[in-house]
Order: sequence, then C-alpha cells, then structure tokens
Amino acid sequence: MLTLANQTFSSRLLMGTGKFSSPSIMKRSVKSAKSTMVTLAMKRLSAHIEHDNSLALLKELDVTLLPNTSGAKNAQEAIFAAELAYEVLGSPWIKLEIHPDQQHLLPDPIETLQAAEALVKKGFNVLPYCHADPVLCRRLEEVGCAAVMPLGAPIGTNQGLQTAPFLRIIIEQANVPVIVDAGIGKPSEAMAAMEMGADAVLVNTAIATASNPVAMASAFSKAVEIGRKAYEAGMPITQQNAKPSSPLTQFLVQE
Ligand SMILES: CC(=O)[C@@H](O)[C@H](O)COP(=O)(O)O
Repeated sequence: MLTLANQTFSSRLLMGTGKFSSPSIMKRSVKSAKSTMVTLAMKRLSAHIEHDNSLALLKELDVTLLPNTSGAKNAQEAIFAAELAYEVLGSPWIKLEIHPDQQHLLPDPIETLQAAEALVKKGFNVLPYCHADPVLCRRLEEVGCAAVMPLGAPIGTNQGLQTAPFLRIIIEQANVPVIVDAGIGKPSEAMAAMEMGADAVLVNTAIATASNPVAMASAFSKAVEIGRKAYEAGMPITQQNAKPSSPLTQFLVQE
C-alpha cells in the first residue's frame, strides 16, 4: 500500500493519461495497469473540455485524479492551474510541474519551491515534479509537500534512470514518499527504481506509445509489484571480491 497525505493507494504505479491514441485505449490501459492514481493535465482539460471525454472516462474508472500543472512556466501560472483544478474537479491533489524550457521540459527549482510552499499553505496535497536534486527534495519536504517526484530522465525521453545515484540519496534521506517520475522507458527500469526503494513510479510515454499500450501497462504493473517485493525482501549487498557460495575451500580427497 502506498500512503500519500494519509490516503492509501493499492497500486504503486501512477499513470499519465496523455499521448494515448484514443480515450478508450487510455481507459483500458489504466485498468490493465491497476493504477489507482492517474494524472490529468489541466491545460488539456481547460482547452478541450467540451470535446474531450477523457475526464468522463476517468471518472468511470474509480481512480484518484492527480491534476498536473504541466505547461506552467512560473509559480504564478502553476498556482492558477492548481486553483482551476480545485474549482473544476474539487481536487486537493496537485502534481506541480513548472518547466519554462520547452525543449527539455526540465523543472524550474526556484519557481517550484515557491509554488509548492504557497500551495501547501492553501491546503493542497502537493506532489512536485523536480530534478533529482537531494537538496531541493529536502527543501520541498520541509515546506510540506506530500511526496517528492524526482525525474529519472527528461519527460517523454524513455531514457530510464539517468539520475540513479542521486535518486539513491533522495530515497535514503526522505521522510516523505519518493515517486520516480518521467523518463522511465521500460518495465525493467520501473522495477529498478522500486528495488532501489522508491515508494512509487509515474509512467506515461512508455505505456501510451507502446505498440500495445494495454499489454505494456500490465507489464509495468507486474514490474512495479516485483520490484517492491524484492526491496521489501531486503536487497543483497553488491561485493567487489568473489566469495564462494559453499564454505568449503578445497576438496577433501580420500586416501
Ligand atoms: C503525465 C505526466 O505527469 C508526465 O509529465 C510525467 O512526467 C510522465 O513522464 P513520461 O511521459 O516520461 O513517463
């Protein structure tokens, strides 16, 4: 069970709902992933609310909606998007994303911290997308974020856990859940994040752009479960020198 802001979720796989070829494939993929929390971009909702039936479909799924502020270039725009999410969806949850640079979509750490602090004060459960920066994650935790969401690699790149050494530090020091977000391109990478001790992962592009998104969603679901199971079993230590699996060091030859 994943606990975020005193609410429990049966799945540790959060899913993004963009980039699917149709709303019905998106819906079947969320079901297949057994995901219980899914993101919804406020910019998509505000632009297409009359023509896009994704929201109606998502409501049928009985999942917690995690509106995101994707598209916001500064704290002010992100706060506006969060307030819109509260008005339209009644959602206290917000995935805070502020990326002024459209080429790499890297999160702005200063605007993110400012917006996070303001939104926590307004009563939101803030889940900030941020770089895998242990110092920033500590600061985000201190201002009251419900979790931190450090990136594995830039959004939509499928490059995997490029930030692995820093994710390890973040996981080791965090007192709030760590959700590895963005860039996860394969189920094995989601599993590696979970084995490392991440509390959850968020995946969108790798599922939505697979040849068979519904099957890929199921593969991710299994990978996340297995990775968590392995972590809870206690991962063995990596050693430099070889050690025999049997304690005997030589054959005892009978004369
Ligand atoms: C949907 C969402 O929130 C994305 O912004 C998220 O960061 C997922 O990234 P990938 O598409 O790389 O999985």
